[in-house]
Amino acid sequence: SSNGNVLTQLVDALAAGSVKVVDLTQPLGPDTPVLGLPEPFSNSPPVTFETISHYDDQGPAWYWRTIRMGEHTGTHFDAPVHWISGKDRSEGTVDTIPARRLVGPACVIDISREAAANADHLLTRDALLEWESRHGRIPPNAWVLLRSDWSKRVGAAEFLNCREDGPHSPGFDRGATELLALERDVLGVGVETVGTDAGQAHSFDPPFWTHHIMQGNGKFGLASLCNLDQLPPTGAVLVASPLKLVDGSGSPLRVLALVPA
Ligand SMILES: O=C(O)C(=O)c1ccccc1S
Ligand SMILES: [Mn+2]
Repeated sequence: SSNGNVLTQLVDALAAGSVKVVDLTQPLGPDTPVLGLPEPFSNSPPVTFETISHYDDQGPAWYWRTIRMGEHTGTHFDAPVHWISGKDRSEGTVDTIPARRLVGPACVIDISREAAANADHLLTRDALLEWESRHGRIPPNAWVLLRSDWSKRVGAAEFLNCREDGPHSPGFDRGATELLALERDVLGVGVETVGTDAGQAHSFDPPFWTHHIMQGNGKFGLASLCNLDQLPPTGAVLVASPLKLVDGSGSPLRVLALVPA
């Protein structure tokens, strides 16, 4: 092309501000809400930091810390092996996923009005087909991001939204999950809530059907995203690259979206 290759055009567009970088990542620290599974199941610990040195006797000119958290904490990536249905998938751990799969286009489905009216709202197959009638068919290897505005909830209690029968937060119904995994061959699904399944998914059949079907078909998940309201329905490109944890089921990560201004 006239001005170099597509990458030099991207660099020029970033410099000119005609392509923006939108950060889809929540701050990661002791205040990060953590999923609470009921007894007898184990849970992730809260995020803790331990100072190794801070320009002091332990290290006069440097500051560094030890971090402790679960692989599925805050804005994080679900690899196929995270769920038993994906346990034998090749390239199923975060350290074996091909780098090519860590960059991909994003489709954004807005259920923020529905989720505001009903915390247990589930995106249906029909709602997905209606979205496609307006924005075109979801392409293979796309991230499908569910905008619920749940990231705007402040504090763990409001974010996890637990009642006596467990958490109440939106997600995908089974038909939508099957359409995305089996008929659209998506890269994965991303959500603003603590996990890719709806809060009441423990009572679904199969339980946690979005994890079961997505990871079982070698797809990925992104949880606790934010700023999805800054993305267009189509046209953004996501960079979502988990830590290369050996045998990892997932990892906290920085999720960036390249967005046409
Ligand atoms: O992937 C997760 O972090 C997650 O949401 C999850 C983890 C373990 C069990 C149930 C769920 S629902
Ligand atoms: Mn997870």
